[in-house]
Amino acid sequence: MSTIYVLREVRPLGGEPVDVVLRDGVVAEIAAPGTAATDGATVVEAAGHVLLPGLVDLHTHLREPGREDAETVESGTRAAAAGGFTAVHAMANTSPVADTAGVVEQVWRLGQESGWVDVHPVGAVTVGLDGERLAELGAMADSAARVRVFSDDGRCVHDPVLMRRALEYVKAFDGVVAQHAQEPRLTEGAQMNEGVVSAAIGLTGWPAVAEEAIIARDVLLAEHVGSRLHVCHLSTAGSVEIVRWAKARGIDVTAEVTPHHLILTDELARTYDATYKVNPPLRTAADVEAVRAGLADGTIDIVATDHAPHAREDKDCEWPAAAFGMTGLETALSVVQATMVDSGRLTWADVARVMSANPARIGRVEAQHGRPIEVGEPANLTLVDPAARRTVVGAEQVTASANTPFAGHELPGRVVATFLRGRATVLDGAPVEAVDAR
Ligand SMILES: NC(=O)N[C@@H](CC(=O)O)C(=O)O
Ligand SMILES: [Zn+2]
Ligand SMILES: [Zn+2]
Repeated sequence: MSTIYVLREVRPLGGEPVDVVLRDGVVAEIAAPGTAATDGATVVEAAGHVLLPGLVDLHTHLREPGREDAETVESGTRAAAAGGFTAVHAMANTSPVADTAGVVEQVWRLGQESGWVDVHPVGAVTVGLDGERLAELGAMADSAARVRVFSDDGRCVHDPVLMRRALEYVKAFDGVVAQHAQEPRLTEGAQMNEGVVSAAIGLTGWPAVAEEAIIARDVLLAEHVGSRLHVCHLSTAGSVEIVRWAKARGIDVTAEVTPHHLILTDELARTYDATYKVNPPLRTAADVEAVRAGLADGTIDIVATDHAPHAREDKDCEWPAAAFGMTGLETALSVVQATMVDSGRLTWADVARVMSANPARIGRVEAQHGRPIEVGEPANLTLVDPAARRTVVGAEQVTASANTPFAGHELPGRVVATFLRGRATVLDGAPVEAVDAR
C-alpha cells in the first residue's frame, strides 16, 4: 500500500494555506488548513512552504552511456529530485550519441529503473552529431521513449539545408528542434564571451553575433517551414530582441535561459577558474539584465538548467584545456528565487509556469507534468521553503560531479520534498534512499 501524505498548511503556488492530501498517486483532497484527516498518513508540517508542480528540466546532460565517471542516469536523476524536479529531458550528446531508437530506449529504460524522476530522452538531429546526415528521427519518435525533442546540443545544426529538413521532418510527429545556436566559424577556438574582459585577459572571444545570427536564421526557417523551434540557453540581449520580434510576428518559437546566465557574468573569467567556462559563455551585466527582463515579460518561456557535469580532470586544468559546462540541477530553483522572485519580477505562480508547465508543454509531457494543483491530478509536486537560506557546498551536492559555480554562495530557498506520482523522492531536504521505484 502506498503512503498517504498530508501536506499541512501549505501554500500552493504561494497562495493561501490549505491542506493537500496525496493518495494513490494523485492529489486526493484539498481541504481548509488544519482540517484534513491524518489517520494512517504521514504528516508534513508545511506552514509557510510553497507547493509547486514538480519541476521539469528541458535540458539536462546525464552522461550515460559513455561518461559514467561524470554522471549516471541514477546519480543525475537523484540530483534532479533533490533540486525539485520530477521530469528531465536527457540530452543526446552521450557516447554513443542518442541518434537511434536503440540508444534512446536504453536511456529511457535506465530512467525507469532509477525511479527518481521521469527521464525523457532527447534524440540527436544528425547522425553522431556530425551535422551531415539526419538521424532516424521518426524511429526515435515511434520508439518506447516517444521522443519529441531533437537536438544536436553541444553542437549547432549549422547547415541551413539540414536545419530546414529537420524542422520539416519533426512536424509529422509534433516534435521540436532544440537548437544550440553557435555559428561555428565565428567561434573557432573561442574560450569565453568576446568583450572587454576577453581582451583584458587574453582569451579568445565568442561574440554575441555568433549566437544571434543562428537564432535569426532559425526563426526565419521555422516561419518558412511552419514548424516549431526551441532555442537552447539563450544568453545575449540581442537574442532576446530577436525572439521578441519573432514572437510578435507569430513565429512558433520558444526559448530557454539557464540559471547561470541569470546571475553570473564574464567578469568571473578573470579568476581563470575553469568552473566558469561554459557554452554559451557567461556574458555581460547588460546581457544578464536583458535575459531577466525577457524571462519576466514572457519572451523567454522557460528556465532550463543545462546541467553539464564533468569529471574532475576535465575541469581542474588550465582554462583553454578545460571542458565547457557547469552543474545546475540542485541550485536552479534557488537561483531563480534569488534573481526573479525575491526581486519581485516573478511570482511563485510564474515560477510554476517557467520551470514546470511551459517546459512540460514544449517537451510534450504535459499529460503528466506541469499540471495545475487540483484534485485528481498526478501528484508530481515540489515543496519549497522560501525562507530557508543555505551555503552551497560542492562536496554535499548529490550530482557525481563537482563543477558547480555556486560553491560558497549563500542562496535562498530549499527543496523540502519532491513527490513523483505521490511517492516521496525527497523528504526533509534529502533524497529518500531505497526508493521503491514505480
Ligand atoms: N553547456 C556546456 O557548456 N556544455 C554542454 C554542451 C552544451 O550544452 O552545449 C556539455 O555537454 O557539457
Ligand atoms: Zn548547448
Ligand atoms: Zn547542453
